[in-house]
Amino acid sequence: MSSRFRDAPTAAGPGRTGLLLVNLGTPDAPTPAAVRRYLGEFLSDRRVVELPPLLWQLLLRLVILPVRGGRSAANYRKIWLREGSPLLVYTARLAGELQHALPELIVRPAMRYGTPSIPAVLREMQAAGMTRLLVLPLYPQYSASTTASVFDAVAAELKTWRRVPALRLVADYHLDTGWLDALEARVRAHWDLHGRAAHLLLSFHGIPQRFERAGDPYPRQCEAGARALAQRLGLADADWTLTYQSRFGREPWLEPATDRVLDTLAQSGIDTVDVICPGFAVDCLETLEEIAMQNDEAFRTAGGHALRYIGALNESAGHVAALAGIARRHLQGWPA
Ligand SMILES: C=CC1=C(C)c2cc3[nH]c(cc4nc(cc5[nH]c(cc1n2)c(C)c5CCC(=O)O)C(CCC(=O)O)=C4C)c(C)c3C=C
Ligand SMILES: [Fe+2]
Ligand SMILES: [Fe+2]
Repeated sequence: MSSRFRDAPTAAGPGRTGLLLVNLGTPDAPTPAAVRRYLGEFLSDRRVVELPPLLWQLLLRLVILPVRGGRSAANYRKIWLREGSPLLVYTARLAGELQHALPELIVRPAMRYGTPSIPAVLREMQAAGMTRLLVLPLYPQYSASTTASVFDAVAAELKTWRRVPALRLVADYHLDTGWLDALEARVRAHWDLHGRAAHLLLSFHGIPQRFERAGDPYPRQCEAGARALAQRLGLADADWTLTYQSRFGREPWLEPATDRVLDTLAQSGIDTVDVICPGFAVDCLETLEEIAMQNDEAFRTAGGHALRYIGALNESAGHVAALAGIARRHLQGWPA
């Protein structure tokens, strides 16, 4: 009789510990068809869009994907690397560096939407002898739309296994000392090279205000992390602003919006702004295109002189050290 559960490899000994780094996901190519495929999967996740599913699917398939596919593909083409989409390329490099830092673990990158998928990567880790699993979503701040969605996908795959691994999840790391050290060093290195701009913007991806009212801790975690970073940098309240970017759809999202604050700053005579996006572990469409291209152009059109985007932590040594520290702490009590 065939089993409804995935066979466990017959391994002797205690098995190995896996570290799964999960990021959002990205299209496989900067083409309208690949973008529609990716956005179709992403925006069908009910953790991301909490609307009546039938109505939403009609709107998504008939209006949003046809319109957005081409426009978004053109934006991806502006930032595409020889090796692929920045989000995937930098996440894979980061996982490679973490594997060097933590040679005793099986470290793998996966994407919540698109490829390499969470099920495919988990199966490969199982084949390599994994019996304990630490899931590290690359989202410093917890949101149901990101962190919980990673949990859903991991749980859905493990539900089909005969022998499930011992399991832990890093729910957030928004006040982790090592992570704040890495961000602080990133800003200071930028200042050493370019001098300080008149203002520092800390721009985070937004979510609908409805999610916050329902108890999502995301905005509080963004605020606490931003304040901790500003304090470490010795900034007065008037010298920095927390904003939210990447608004989608018509309902109200978290405020203040990055583009509107940039407009106000330009009009009030602030000519240079440094922008850092601490919620994005690696650079992607939302930082490289939306901030460093679109918002830069809008800022200069509104009278500003220069928007200087401070790149994400990506595969930097400080980022690797921070994530290795977070992993080690969460692995305590498991066999080395
Ligand atoms: C529809 C609602 C959306 C919610 C809620 C949302 C939350 C959210 N997203 C990120 C991180 C990323 N989002 C990215 C792109 C992106 N996000 C949405 C929508 C929601 N995000 C859309 C429609 C898009 C695509 C934009 C486009 O095609 O123009 C990305 C970049 C992906 C890439 O390939 O580079 C990231 C990363 C977080 C952290 C978050 C909640 C806190
Ligand atoms: Fe998003
Ligand atoms: Fe965007």
